[in-house]
Amino acid sequence: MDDLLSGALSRLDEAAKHVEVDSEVLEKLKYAKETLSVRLSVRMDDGSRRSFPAWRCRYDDTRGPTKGGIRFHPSSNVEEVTTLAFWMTFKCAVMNLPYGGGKGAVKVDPHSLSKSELERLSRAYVQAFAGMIGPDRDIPAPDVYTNSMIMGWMADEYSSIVRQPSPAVITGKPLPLGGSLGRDDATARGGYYLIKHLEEDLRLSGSARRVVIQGYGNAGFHIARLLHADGYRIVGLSDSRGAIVCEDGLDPQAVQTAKEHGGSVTAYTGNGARAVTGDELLGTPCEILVPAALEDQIHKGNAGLIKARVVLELANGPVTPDADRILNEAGVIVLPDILANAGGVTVSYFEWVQNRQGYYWGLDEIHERLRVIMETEGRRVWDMGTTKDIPMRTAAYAHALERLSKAIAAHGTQPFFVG
Ligand SMILES: NC(=O)c1ccc[n+]([C@@H]2O[C@H](COP(=O)([O-])OP(=O)(O)OC[C@H]3O[C@@H](n4cnc5c(N)ncnc54)[C@H](O)[C@@H]3O)[C@@H](O)[C@H]2O)c1
Repeated sequence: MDDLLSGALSRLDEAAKHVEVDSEVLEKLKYAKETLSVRLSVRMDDGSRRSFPAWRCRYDDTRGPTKGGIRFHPSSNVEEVTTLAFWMTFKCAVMNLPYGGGKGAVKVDPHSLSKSELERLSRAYVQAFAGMIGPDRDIPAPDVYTNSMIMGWMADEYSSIVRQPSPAVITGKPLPLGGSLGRDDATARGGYYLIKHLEEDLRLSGSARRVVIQGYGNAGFHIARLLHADGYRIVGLSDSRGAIVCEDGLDPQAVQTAKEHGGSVTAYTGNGARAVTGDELLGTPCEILVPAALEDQIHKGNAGLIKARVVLELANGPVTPDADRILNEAGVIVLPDILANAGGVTVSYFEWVQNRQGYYWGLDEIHERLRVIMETEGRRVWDMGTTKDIPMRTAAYAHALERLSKAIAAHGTQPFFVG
């Protein structure tokens, strides 16, 4: 996992070559501001007690309160939490959200817990970190294996501790507890608005609009649905159990229904769809490839197979630095995670704003606000990438770094004090 953090920091160094940035700024961004490690002691249903390692990292708060999810996963560790918090710092800066970056985790297999054990664990997390989180300090959200129900318990626990309703402490809550409309498909919708806005630049017109999607969960299903409704042809899909291709195009809802009944996308056999391996899926000719599964899925062993013109990273960290180089050399345009999947954190930001103002927006208003932000920041990254002739990932980091740098400099760096 040290590799994960050094990989993330190498992207910072690369971006720094393309913008004017004080060395003090880079030094500051290389280290997390604050990380707390605890053990959560939780009573199990059988009366025994178990303890679970847990962390919360506030990586950088120069631009505002830190923001980032909490994951419950058996392989979570402090390096992973730190790296994810670093990514959140840059993602919020790319989107110009008034936030820094944070992240949290519990090392646990949540599927091994009963619902009431899960609730006690979630409440124990908030008890341990209540001094660190807060609506103006650090605002968690769901991540891998945490969901709106867990966010509801956490918001409730925090409100009991501070003795007043405090919905803005956490986003991704259920609607009746102050959640926002539009959060369900926000990540995919943000990616969709980005593609639509850049359609001409990416030469995605006419009949050349084939799409392959790796991972068919929340992000994968919704991007399939949105692109299909817009006339794109979904020619390949996969999940953890297998992959299917269909040159004539797949109907996302029909595949979803087959998956619900058969447990995998491979249960869908309509319209001439056939099962293929994961490598065959990646090698399927298409205009857009959407990684929407897990990190590190596209690596130096399979990046050379890709025949897409554009990669839309809805997953976090799906392309390793080695694979990035292979794709760049092949002329594949990678729209990077910190921009392409930032629709999720952007609608989380809308949830926080609505909680604080106590006035809630309709769905159309949320979609419109999301579209404007995706287009504005997508255009800035695109222009920087094309003007400086650098990969879009480097451009996105450079764009974020410029914003972070100005904010850090506004607090005073050495030139200010000696000049
Ligand atoms: N949901 C969000 O709002 C959001 C926001 C930002 C980033 N992301 C990122 O998007 C990715 C997917 O998130 P999600 O919420 O859709 O998760 P999810 O759990 O709903 O779906 C993940 C999907 O990936 C599939 N999968 C797992 N391993 C695979 C493999 N090796 N090959 C092919 N498919 C595989 C699973 O079967 C599942 O269909 C993650 O990287 C997540 O961090 C999600």
